[in-house]
Amino acid sequence: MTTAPFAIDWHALIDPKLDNFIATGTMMLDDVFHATDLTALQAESGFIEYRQAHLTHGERESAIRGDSIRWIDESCPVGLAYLGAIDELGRYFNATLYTGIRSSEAHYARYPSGFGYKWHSDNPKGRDERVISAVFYLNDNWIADNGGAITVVDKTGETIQLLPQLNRLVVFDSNLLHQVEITNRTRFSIATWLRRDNRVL
Ligand SMILES: O=C(O)CCC(=O)C(=O)O
Ligand SMILES: [Fe+2]
Repeated sequence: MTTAPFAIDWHALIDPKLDNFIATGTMMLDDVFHATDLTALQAESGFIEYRQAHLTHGERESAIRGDSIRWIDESCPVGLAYLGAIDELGRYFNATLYTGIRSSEAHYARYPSGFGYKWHSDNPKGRDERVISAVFYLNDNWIADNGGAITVVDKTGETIQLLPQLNRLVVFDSNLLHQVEITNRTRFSIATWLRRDNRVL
């Protein structure tokens, strides 16, 4: 039997974790996509051209943010298929939590060794269009010594730290503070947002 690319049963994956997500604002999902989809995402993430990411005020400050990014658009067909699954995730949240999500956006990110992304929330001051952040990781065999964990302060004030392991989706309320610890190895991910507005990329 073959499965359609990026077909996900979000109910099966998330229903058991939903109460905890409501309480903490964070959730870790492992083994999300099939191996063929992962290989395709890894290939695309290694092939595309990246540009240095900037902070919201437009300046590059590598002491705060060291990643290079590539927004997913028509030139990234695998990324678009991934975004199709993310739109399904938005529908899931709308049906279960009345989140009012209307659009999604995502970029590939590559952090060189020696860089991270210091404490921030994904909604710049005074903005609230991003409802849920989700970061998907593309790195085989990541170990703690490689650094590069994501650290999130959850709604209860607890700090959680998760490694950027292949096929892991870390989901959190976009208003929560988080950072990427300095990585000791090139680190690939897809930063993803579910939004309440109809942003056109
Ligand atoms: O890559 C991660 O773990 C998080 C990235 C992030 O916080 C962002 O791009 O806003
Ligand atoms: Fe972030």
